[in-house]
Amino acid sequence: MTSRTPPVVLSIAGSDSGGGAGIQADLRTFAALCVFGTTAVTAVTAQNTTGVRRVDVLPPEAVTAQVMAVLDDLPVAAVKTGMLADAGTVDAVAGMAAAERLPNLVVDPVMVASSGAVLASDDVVAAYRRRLLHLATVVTPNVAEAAVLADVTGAAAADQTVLARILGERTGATVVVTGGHAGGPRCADVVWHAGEIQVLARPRLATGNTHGSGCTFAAAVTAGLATGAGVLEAVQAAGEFVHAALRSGSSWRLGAGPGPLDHFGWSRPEVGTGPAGTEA
Ligand SMILES: Nc1ncnc2c1ncn2[C@@H]1O[C@H](COP(=O)(O)OP(=O)(O)OP(=O)(O)O)[C@@H](O)[C@H]1O
Ligand SMILES: Cc1ncc(COP(=O)(O)O)c(N)n1
Repeated sequence: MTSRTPPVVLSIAGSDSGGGAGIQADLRTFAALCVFGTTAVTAVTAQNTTGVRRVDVLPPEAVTAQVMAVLDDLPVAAVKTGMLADAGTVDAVAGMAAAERLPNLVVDPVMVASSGAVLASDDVVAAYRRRLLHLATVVTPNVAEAAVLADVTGAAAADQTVLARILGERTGATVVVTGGHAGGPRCADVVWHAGEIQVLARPRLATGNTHGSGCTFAAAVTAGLATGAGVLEAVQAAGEFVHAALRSGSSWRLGAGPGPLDHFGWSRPEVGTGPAGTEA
């Protein structure tokens, strides 16, 4: 009998007690895409779909210890960062990346939750700019995060192409400025890759259940890189995955606020064999 060992990925991110975003969304995405997820928790949030009630940040040494425990034992093929809640944590991650311990690094610079809660302070932004972004393979800010990182205001702050170009030229990383929060009938993710801009546009889905869409997108890019996809191929496939999970979760009801995505297609009637639940 032959056995198949899955690629291993590592998420360095915060815990969302409500299960929709952060480490929990990452692990669900990894499982759905058949890669083995490991974790280093940076912060514990008391959070649900309506908001963030409390954040307890772990010391950078605790984050480093978790990462090293994983790296010393498991063949990690790609790494994702999510919520890095203080500058010391960004520095610690950047140090490991500079030492070439974090292959295929995807940086999702989480700064504000979709509920509006601020998840990163000014010194974290400065640390991302100075220490981390140029060490990433892919950076996946939404429009607001990209404007903060690029330090632009006015019309440019809403222009995904301008933002992607600024960040791409400054960092050399592939930059995907995601467009979930922009208006219009199409939802465009703008990609800067090796000096070229590409626009990946899909129909905008009418769904309130978007909690964790950014985490899911970045985790799916990470899974793609771990399975050997090229950067643009991984970005394209991640866009398709998050679109399907958003579409599938558009009608289920989990929580009073923006609900999570349906990573496994559980809510689609044609899946048939999904877990028991209540009719929406
Ligand atoms: N209503 C929607 N319809 C189609 N695609 C969407 C929609 N909302 C988000 N997306 C897609 O989800 C992915 C994440 O984008 P988004 O800009 O929402 O990230 P984010 O703001 O970091 O996420 P979050 O809201 O979880 O913080 C992108 O690929 C984006 O195109
Ligand atoms: C621990 C943690 N990490 C990331 C997010 C961002 O995700 P979203 O904007 O979808 O809430 C979050 N809310 N919580």
